Amino acid sequence: MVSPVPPTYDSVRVRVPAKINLALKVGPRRRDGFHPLATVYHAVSLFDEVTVNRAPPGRFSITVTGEGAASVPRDDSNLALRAARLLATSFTDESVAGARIEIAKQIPVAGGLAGGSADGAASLVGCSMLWDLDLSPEQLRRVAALLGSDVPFAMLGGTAMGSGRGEEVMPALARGTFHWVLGFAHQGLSTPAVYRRFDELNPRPAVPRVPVALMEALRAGDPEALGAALDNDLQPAALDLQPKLGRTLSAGLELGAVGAVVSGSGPTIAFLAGDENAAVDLAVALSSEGLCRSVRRATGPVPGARPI
Ligand SMILES: C[C@@](CO)(OP(=O)(O)O)[C@H](O)COP(=O)(O)OP(=O)(O)OC[C@H]1O[C@@H](n2ccc(N)nc2=O)[C@H](O)[C@@H]1O
Ligand SMILES: Nc1ncnc2c1ncn2[C@@H]1O[C@H](COP(=O)(O)OP(=O)(O)O)[C@@H](O)[C@H]1O
Repeated sequence: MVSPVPPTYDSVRVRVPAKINLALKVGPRRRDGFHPLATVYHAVSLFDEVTVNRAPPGRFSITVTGEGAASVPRDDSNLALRAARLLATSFTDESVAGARIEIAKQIPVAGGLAGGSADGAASLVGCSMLWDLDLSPEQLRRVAALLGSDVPFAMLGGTAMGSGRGEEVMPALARGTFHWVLGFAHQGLSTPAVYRRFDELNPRPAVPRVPVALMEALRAGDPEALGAALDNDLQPAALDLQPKLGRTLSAGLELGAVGAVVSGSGPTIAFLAGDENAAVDLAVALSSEGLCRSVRRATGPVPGARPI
């Protein structure tokens, strides 16, 4: 029998989704500065695309186009570049690895949608194929966790529970497809600043636990029950830093959303609609209110970082 020859690629394109947090329960700040979380991640159909191309050994470069491209760093703090370098130093003879990385963004920057983490995850998937690395999912997950708390989920996708500082992920049972309307704000919010405000507002937070009602709503595929169970401990902190978000939340609920929540550290707001038609109506009505920079429909869950 002839053993299969692994394909070699000159270039790999990876599509990776944004996430929202259906629940985000936050505990007391740990000694290392992070907060213990009990979260439910949900990947939605708003995607960045990351293409990694062969480059001479030791040479790494990055270009960024699309939504918010001007505010994405091009230096070593870019998560896609950090991911490629980390993978190269961890798993290759550095004399072979190099990458020219192109990011096409649709996920708004600093929106609480984990766009940077998504690009990091996509770069890990793309570079491991480009360099023919034969890594197990667990090896990749460990590198992902080093890059950021949200990166392992961006690799996994779907709907998943997150614990630890968010880096421990486990797929959750969820039925059907949910229809979301995302309201993007005019200005971003800094994740560390929102966690700091959370600490000020909550001197003694409880041990975080995912709400049982939310897991039941997911298992039943019931949008009304899910809408009622959406729960984000960072929401008061985000609203405190951007008070206008409160008006947007109320407007979406008055316009017929079955639930609304600030996504992660914000400022994007995720509105849940009862079905696809309701999502179309809600998106149109919310746009005409003029409270958001822009409004987009998305469905979830969708898969994590995948080559296309
Ligand atoms: C809030 C969440 C919810 O999913 O997402 P975003 O809204 O940023 O997308 C995450 O916890 C963000 O995860 P991520 O953006 O990957 O954070 P990291 O790079 O690991 O950490 C950035 C900073 O956020 C704070 N941080 C992050 C995670 C955590 N469990 N506790 C924290 O206090 C720390 O100040 C840390 O220095
Ligand atoms: N590839 C990237 N795309 C977007 N932002 C990035 C990227 N790499 C690093 N960053 C940095 O991460 C910060 C947070 O961006 P992002 O991940 O989009 O938001 P959030 O943490 O709110 O989900 C940005 O302000 C930017 O400085």
